[in-house]
Amino acid sequence: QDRPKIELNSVDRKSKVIQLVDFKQVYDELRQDSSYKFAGEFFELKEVGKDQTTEASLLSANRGKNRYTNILAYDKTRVKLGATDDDPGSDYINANFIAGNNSKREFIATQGPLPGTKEDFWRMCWEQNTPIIVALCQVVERGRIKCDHYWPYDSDPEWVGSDLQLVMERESTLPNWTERDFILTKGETSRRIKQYHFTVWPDNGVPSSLEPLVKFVRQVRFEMNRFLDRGPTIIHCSAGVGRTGTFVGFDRLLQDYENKSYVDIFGMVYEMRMSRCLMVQTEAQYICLHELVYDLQMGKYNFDRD
Ligand SMILES: CCc1ccc(NS(=O)(=O)O)cc1
Repeated sequence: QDRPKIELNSVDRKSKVIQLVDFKQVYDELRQDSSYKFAGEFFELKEVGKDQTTEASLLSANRGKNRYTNILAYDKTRVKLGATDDDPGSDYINANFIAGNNSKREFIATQGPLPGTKEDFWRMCWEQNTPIIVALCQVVERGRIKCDHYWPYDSDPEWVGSDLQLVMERESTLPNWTERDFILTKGETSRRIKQYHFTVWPDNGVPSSLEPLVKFVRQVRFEMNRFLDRGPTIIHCSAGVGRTGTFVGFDRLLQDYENKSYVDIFGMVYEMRMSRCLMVQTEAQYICLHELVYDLQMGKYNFDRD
């Protein structure tokens, strides 16, 4: 009688495992009646993580460092910059560590840098030994500035802080994304950083076709797997939650599809939202994660062609 009583009928509120053999049926059920069940499931995620503190984000010294007043960084998972003694809030950047399939800090999700946080962004790149930056928004979208142009326009070296020099060595524009190679130098040490900039993803939405995004995510994963000895991959969009969370979801699901017999999309988004607010911001993005697995099940993508 002293053993813990197992709640046989307890419902695990944090996951909804779907066996891949059942996925088409489950997906069709969720989509019925104008995706009524998708809406209900997405609503269950609404408050997840929101009881956590964001005190650093709210410090008066840091308020100007947040692009959006309602997108703040949870204290528990925030990335801390090396503080400078005399500046309160000098360790702050609106960025959180996000788990991937391979480590608890595989990614850093952050907002699109502001003019006033561009140097903090590159300091974070250096301090975290980041090899890859994934940019998922354009500098201007529908006439609104969504992200600072935080990288050089040409190959002239730029100072991005008192002791960091940045050079763009290469820029290659493809139909759906641009690749840029940077060299970031501090003193006598230089590091290569590659930026993958996806340029066809509308804010608050999903790309018109998933195939370019699938190819993009696979290309980034291929490159990430070359730098397992380096630090987290930095991902940003404008707020660093909607498109950024969906990208992480794509990366994890493409691996899960190859390595597991099930997926747990609800549980994956739940876990992300415990680390950063609003990760996978819209219902359309949540449905898009399911559409990816459905398309994979239906054999829509022939990766051998890549
Ligand atoms: C209102 C704050 C906000 C702005 C933009 C986004 N979309 S994004 O996270 O995909 O950039 C999400 C939230």
